[in-house]
Amino acid sequence: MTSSSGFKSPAPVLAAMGLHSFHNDSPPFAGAPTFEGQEPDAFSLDARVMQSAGGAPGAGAGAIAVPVVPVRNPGAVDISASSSASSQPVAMPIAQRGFNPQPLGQQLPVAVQASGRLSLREPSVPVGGRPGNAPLLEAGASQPPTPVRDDSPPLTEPTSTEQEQEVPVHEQLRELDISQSSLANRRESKSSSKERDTAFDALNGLNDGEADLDESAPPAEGSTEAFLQGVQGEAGEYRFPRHRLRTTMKDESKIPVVIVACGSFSPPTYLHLRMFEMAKDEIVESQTYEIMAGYYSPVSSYYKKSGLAPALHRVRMCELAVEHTSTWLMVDPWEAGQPEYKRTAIVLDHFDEMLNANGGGITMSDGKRRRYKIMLLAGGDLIESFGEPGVWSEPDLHIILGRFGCLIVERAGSDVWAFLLSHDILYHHRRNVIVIKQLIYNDISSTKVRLFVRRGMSIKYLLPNSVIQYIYDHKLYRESDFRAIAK
Ligand SMILES: Nc1ncnc2c1ncn2[C@@H]1O[C@H](COP(=O)(O)OP(=O)(O)OP(=O)(O)O)[C@@H](O)[C@H]1O
Ligand SMILES: O=C(O)c1ccc[n+]([C@@H]2O[C@H](COP(=O)([O-])O)[C@@H](O)[C@H]2O)c1
Repeated sequence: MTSSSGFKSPAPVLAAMGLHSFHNDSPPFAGAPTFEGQEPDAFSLDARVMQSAGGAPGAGAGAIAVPVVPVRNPGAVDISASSSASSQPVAMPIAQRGFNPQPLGQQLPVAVQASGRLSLREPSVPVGGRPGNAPLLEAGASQPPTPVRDDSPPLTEPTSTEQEQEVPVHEQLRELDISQSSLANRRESKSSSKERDTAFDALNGLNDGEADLDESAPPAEGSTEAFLQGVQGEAGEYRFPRHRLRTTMKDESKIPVVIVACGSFSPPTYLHLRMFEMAKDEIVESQTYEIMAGYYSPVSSYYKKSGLAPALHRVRMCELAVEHTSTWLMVDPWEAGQPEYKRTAIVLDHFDEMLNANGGGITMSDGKRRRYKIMLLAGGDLIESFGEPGVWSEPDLHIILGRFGCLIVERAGSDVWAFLLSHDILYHHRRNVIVIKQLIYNDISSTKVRLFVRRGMSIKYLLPNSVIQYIYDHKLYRESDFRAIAK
């Protein structure tokens, strides 16, 4: 089957497997309670708004709203148990997320699609989940400055009534349109037309069975290394990677989407690469969105998670992972290069600025401009941490899920569907959330890869050879995670 975009849809295969029946014709999930109480009037990246909205739990009077650098446990193999002995800030264990799927009775798993509909699904794997998380109190963590943009949409949320209504695609497209007047202000922007005018089509051949090798893809310009090393002058200037970003659409009736994965990627594995491919299949299948690019945004070294290699190495490993394996994935070093931890809402706002404000969005065939929709790609475990007290701020969750959007890759051992029903904010924004079923479970764990390296075991076929080589060349992960973070 070939879609109007020219892509061959995987639908027949999936249908033959008895999956994806939920896409088009399942009944809307209506009438359920939506967000109740505590919903701030406006959602902002500004710490002061968060404070007025309640701030992060545990923030004392006069404290900045989100003083916690949230770090979750690294996974099943906990090799950071002795971190309380570290000279670093002490990891304060927080209660395991209180959600227990059992009370949901029959546990009717629900699929959330771009159409905004939920439908019953075959039961997913039993809930196990990862151990509770342990945010580290970062004494000196300062609040990132509020990004100032002249053209960004106001950081306000639609009313609950608006949220409940299904937003037709054409309405969403209108929201994405960038006004001509604001564009005029941008003509002098840094982004040159040369940057946006590339003959290379990153997604050509996607979903038609062709290998997605990047032999023909343009290499990244400039050196992220110099930026991350803080080299002064032009050499060390930050450049947003655009070399694989599509700037025109194949099917303008769709919503152009850029996928952003935030995480540690210490190291990046085939699981992290597969996440994007799973998301791509789901998006192509939905017929609502068109993928314009995918980005890794490795977290900075200020995210005090055990096992975190220095940011420079993690960025380079992500670059190596995509360099010869993908035509549409890139690595943005901005977050990794920041002098302090940046919350995910701030990181997504940075992408919005690069793509839609400075970048000017996408040029349509009639000459108008349209915004890229930015969606966060995350695993089920990360999403379930939304429910862990003190890890995410509520206003941030409204920004991430409401203003942007989320693609959630189901994870073996976690029940995303049930969590979505249980979490008020997630449920409130469910129309902006796409849950992706893993048709082939992949649970490659970075924590275990690090452990294998330390134990001298093979990590081949768990991550690209280029990344393996890099790990050995730079003698990464030879020490226990605890000792590495203590340095
Ligand atoms: N098995 C998995 N299934 C689905 N998503 C996953 C899986 N493992 C990791 N992810 C997702 O990959 C993204 C990046 O993960 P990150 O590198 O921060 O942690 P991790 O892969 O769990 O590594 P670590 O073992 O170091 O904690 C997150 O969104 C996370 O939820
Ligand atoms: O923005 C937040 O408040 C926030 C809270 C918890 C985690 N995150 C992000 O989630 C990503 C993965 O976290 P982790 O602990 O699963 O490696 C990483 O990019 C963090 O910056 C972000």
